[in-house]
Amino acid sequence: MQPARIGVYGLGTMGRALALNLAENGVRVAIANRETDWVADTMSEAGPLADRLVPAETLEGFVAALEPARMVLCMIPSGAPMDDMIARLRPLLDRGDVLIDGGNADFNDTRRRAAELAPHGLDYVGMGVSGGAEGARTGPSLMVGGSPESWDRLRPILTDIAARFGADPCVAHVGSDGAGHFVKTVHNGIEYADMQMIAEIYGLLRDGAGWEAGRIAGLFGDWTRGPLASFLVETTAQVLGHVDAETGRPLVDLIEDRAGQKGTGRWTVIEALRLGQSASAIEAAVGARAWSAEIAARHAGSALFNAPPVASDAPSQDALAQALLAGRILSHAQGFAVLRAAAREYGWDMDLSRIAEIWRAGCIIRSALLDDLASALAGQVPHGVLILSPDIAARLADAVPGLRRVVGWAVASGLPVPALSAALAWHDSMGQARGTANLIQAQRDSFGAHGFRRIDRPGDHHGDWPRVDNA
Ligand SMILES: NC(=O)c1ccc[n+]([C@@H]2O[C@H](COP(=O)([O-])OP(=O)(O)OC[C@H]3O[C@@H](n4cnc5c(N)ncnc54)[C@H](OP(=O)(O)O)[C@@H]3O)[C@@H](O)[C@H]2O)c1
Ligand SMILES: O=C(O)[C@H](O)[C@@H](O)[C@H](O)[C@H](O)COP(=O)(O)O
Repeated sequence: MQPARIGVYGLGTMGRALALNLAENGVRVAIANRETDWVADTMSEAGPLADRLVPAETLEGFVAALEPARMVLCMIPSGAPMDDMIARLRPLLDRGDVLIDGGNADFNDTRRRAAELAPHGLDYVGMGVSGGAEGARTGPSLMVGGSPESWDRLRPILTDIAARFGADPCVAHVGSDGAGHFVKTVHNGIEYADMQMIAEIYGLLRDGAGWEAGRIAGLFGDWTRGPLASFLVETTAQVLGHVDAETGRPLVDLIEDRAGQKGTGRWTVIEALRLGQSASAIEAAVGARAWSAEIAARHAGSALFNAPPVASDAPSQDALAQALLAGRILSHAQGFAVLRAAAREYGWDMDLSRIAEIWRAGCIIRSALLDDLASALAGQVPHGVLILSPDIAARLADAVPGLRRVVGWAVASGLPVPALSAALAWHDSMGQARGTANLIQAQRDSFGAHGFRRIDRPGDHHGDWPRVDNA
């Protein structure tokens, strides 16, 4: 039998879709799965594409079906399952083979695995894949890590299957070892923030303005054209407009308000803090999902905490749109700041503008904004802070008054907007030439003799602070 150019192991939602996408693009693909029934299922779902699939019942058969040097793509859960998979695959692979993990993995694991496999001559590639099942089948956004040599081998195939923004394929080598998974993690962090801010605007309309889901769907539908155009706004309009066939009520009204999370948003925040960054809008979104899980406590709180009456001067639809746009710009900028810091820390040759470009199509956070961010990142970014780029600063100057208006009204009305307000606080902090950290330094020096710098003379200093009497 003719050998396969690449093997896909793991025929769940993503693996199956990617295997079929590869086959559709003329690539011969070996397929295998832990539960072997799924191999036959995939063959029958493939229809005419089945001619390009090489089904395997065993791992040995799967590896033997591949042309050397082999390329194996695993689409399985991250963590221990991937470590087990590597342990089983390693003895079957030869020097020069490339093993790709397309799952949402912790980049620290990817770096460790790449280092462990390198002495065996195996190239380990962490690849971020975004776009869900449909993206994987018709064109995902692909964020590829690993060595430049493995990228040379993977590039033609990945270019064929990736989403396209115009003629530009949404795939790039974003840096060595764990860079691909790091970029995917930050993509997901931004995804969390965007979803949370959308949910906050929904909450203001539902609880502040008393709008029904269908009416809110209409507004989000209007926003799918123009500066807020994006997959997530489109998805929001669709889900808000969906009616439950059994009850005739908007399905969204029947869904428990407890958000799931698999960890990528949390990883973004953890890595940001490790790098001395604060992705505060993303942190707020992760925190809001955690609070959403505390349903019993929130019920108790609702009986205890007296919410103020909703303030009368509700913001206009235009202000709400500006607020969402400003929040989106600020949370993306925080994500790019994390990427910039990580590239510096880990020595990755990371082209931030190219990353914005490959997020313009195929992935979950694709939006009209990303094209503008790509252009801004391609130019001079003052102090490495994206919101200081002239075009982005000008857009914020237009949109922030709306954000301020919306956050102010929400606060006065007792309606929570944790991500929008975190984004605004970051914006306002970055706009303060003289902040308040002088007082923090004074406090630190007074109780711990930590020292401070003065603005009127050089060197390290201590204050002659009065003692606090605790008696
Ligand atoms: N779903 C998305 O939108 C999406 C998007 C981007 C990335 N991802 C990532 O892609 C990966 C796969 O996700 P999915 O949505 O395709 O998941 P899925 O539909 O649940 O499929 C999981 C696959 O992994 C296999 N598997 C599970 N545990 C295994 C183990 N211990 N050893 C070997 N194989 C095992 C399953 O095989 P069995 O049939 O034998 O259980 C199945 O083929 C995950 O890392 C996920 O984070 C998902
Ligand atoms: O880029 C994507 O295709 C998505 O981000 C995808 O990776 C998935 O939908 C997330 O894993 C959801 O993450 P949570 O389950 O943590 O919300």
